Amino acid sequence: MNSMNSTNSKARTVIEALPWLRRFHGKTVVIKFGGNAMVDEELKAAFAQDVVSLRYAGLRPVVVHGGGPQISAQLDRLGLVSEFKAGLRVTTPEAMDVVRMVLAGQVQRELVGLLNRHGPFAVGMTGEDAHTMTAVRRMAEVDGEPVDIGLVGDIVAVDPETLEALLACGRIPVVSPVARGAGGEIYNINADLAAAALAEALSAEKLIVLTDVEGLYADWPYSTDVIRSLTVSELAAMLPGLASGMVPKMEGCLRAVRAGVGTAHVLDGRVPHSLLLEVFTGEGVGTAVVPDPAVIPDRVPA
Ligand SMILES: Nc1ncnc2c1ncn2[C@@H]1O[C@H](COP(=O)(O)OP(=O)(O)O)[C@@H](O)[C@H]1O
Ligand SMILES: CC(=O)N[C@@H](CCC(=O)OP(=O)(O)O)C(=O)O
Repeated sequence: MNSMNSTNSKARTVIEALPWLRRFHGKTVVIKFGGNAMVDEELKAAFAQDVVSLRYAGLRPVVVHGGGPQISAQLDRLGLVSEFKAGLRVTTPEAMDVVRMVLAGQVQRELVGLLNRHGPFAVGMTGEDAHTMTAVRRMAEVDGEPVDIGLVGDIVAVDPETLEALLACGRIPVVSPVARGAGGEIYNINADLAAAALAEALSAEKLIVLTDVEGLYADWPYSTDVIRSLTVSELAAMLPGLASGMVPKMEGCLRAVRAGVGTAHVLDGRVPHSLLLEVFTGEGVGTAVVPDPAVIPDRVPA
């Protein structure tokens, strides 16, 4: 490509982003960064660049991070077993100490450090802080039966005041998925569900979930045909047939869009800059969960 063509193509990239920049300016986007997508150093650095780029472009990003693989590795080092039911970790009081230590003390700190290489933006917190997330104990549903999984919580209330204050002064909140019970007890929250609850409470424009697959596969594990877009009703019908980590992820997307979040997206966190592609192009990477037809907003902004 000669240099004139290359200049034109760079200019086109910026111009194509213009309607999206206009549409999303000032809007809140909650981004869940998954444990499995965050084990590669280059991908983590690219993610931090993308989030800070969103902030500079005038959006209000909020990051909720996972850390399942990191928690499992630490439990393993301590000789404790990791067991999951319906995609949720069985959490004993002993495991809860490790969960909190790894999430708030290790994973969150690292992410805050990566983001802050680009400016004084990221502030780490957990859902416990300033009573931001309040939870009650939840059961897992296995074969239609409730199963005890220990100190795992379901978020019943979100106080968005602290997050709003951080956003208002230009910060990027980085939230660990740990919540407080009404009596002060501490719960382990699946990060997808924590992100969905925050997206709802902040009336976010988008919930974006980065993971380690291309999106929602129609017939996993038999095929890897990605569903590009589905409505909340279509998703609700699919939910009982989903397995493992996709269960809380899609439950979160469903809850968020039903509660008024514009759209929810499951993206491949292994593709560098998939976050920027989703927000600033019409390419529709990954799987989009949209409201039922009567209330679908225009895909292309005016
Ligand atoms: N229908 C499906 N489509 C895609 N992935 C699925 C599906 N059902 C189950 N999975 C599994 O869910 C995993 C993603 O969940 P999880 O491992 O919890 O991700 P994360 O660590 O990003 O939260 C995929 O790697 C895949 O193994
Ligand atoms: C209750 C529950 O399962 N909590 C999760 C919290 C971290 C998480 O969700 O991490 P990923 O997004 O990387 O899976 C756990 O203990 O692994």
